[in-house]
Amino acid sequence: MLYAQTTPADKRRLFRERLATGELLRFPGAFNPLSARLIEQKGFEGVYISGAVLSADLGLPDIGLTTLTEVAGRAKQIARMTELPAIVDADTGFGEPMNVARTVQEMEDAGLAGLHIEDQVNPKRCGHLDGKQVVDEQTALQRIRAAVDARRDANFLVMARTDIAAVDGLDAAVDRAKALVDAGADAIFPEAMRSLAEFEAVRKAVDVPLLANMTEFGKSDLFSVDQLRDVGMNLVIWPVSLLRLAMGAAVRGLDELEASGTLTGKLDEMQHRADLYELIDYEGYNRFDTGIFNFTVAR
Ligand SMILES: C[C@](O)(C(=O)O)[C@H](CC(=O)O)C(=O)O
Ligand SMILES: [Mg+2]
Repeated sequence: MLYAQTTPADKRRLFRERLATGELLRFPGAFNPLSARLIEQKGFEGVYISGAVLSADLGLPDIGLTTLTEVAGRAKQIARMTELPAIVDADTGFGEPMNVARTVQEMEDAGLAGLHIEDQVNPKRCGHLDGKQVVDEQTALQRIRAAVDARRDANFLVMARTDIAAVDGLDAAVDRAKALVDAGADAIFPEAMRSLAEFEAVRKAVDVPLLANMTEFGKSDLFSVDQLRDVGMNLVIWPVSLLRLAMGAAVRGLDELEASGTLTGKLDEMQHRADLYELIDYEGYNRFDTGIFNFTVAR
């Protein structure tokens, strides 16, 4: 009933313990609090909260228009619905290093297990689009130092994302990854890697956990969990995939409704009312008040 039983501090501790094993942890992106529950129910290890999804959800492009308050608020709503650790995309940190520091504390308070801060120039853009710009190394490191110094829970994961590969090449990405680790980053997100060999090159350069971004229609081929495990990745995200799947289904459903005037033919593709109620633990509320779940749902 209501929110997760695991406290944010415990989620962070358990997440750190799991990461320390070196295994590959799978974090599909939740597009709302309910889908975070689904990710947990299906047996994944964590939940990713995507900036691209949060902005798209508001009907906005992913160019740094969302505010810290909006992102932290939505991330909190998502994180509290699952026992799993949730990592949030904090874009460029919402400002200067002092703002990055505040972002970290807000995300801790919102119950997140960690965040990533990227080295793009603001206004940022999707890491898989052309025309990105990155900040100089000094600025990138300042952001990470500010983030690390600001956290109050040592288990809160500060991940540094670097977008430099698409701008200055793989060697620059390897150099920057090393510098970001020296500045205190707990993990590295090398963005827009084009091949497994590129992931491997970053793997050889640093010892901290590495994240692979399997976003569709981008610059990376869509590698499988097994392939990413083989090259030593520790986290994998499918940041926008559930939103893309849901929106794809919505498009097809609306087309059918518009054409035929009924959705009878789409019932098999819908989440059944009974499954929805199970996911939100409708019955659990009955333990509080026996009048709440006193009906049956026909399958
Ligand atoms: C991971 C990412 O930062 C996100 O916001 O989810 C995006 C995903 C996308 O736009 O496909 C990214 O920049 O890769
Ligand atoms: Mg993003």
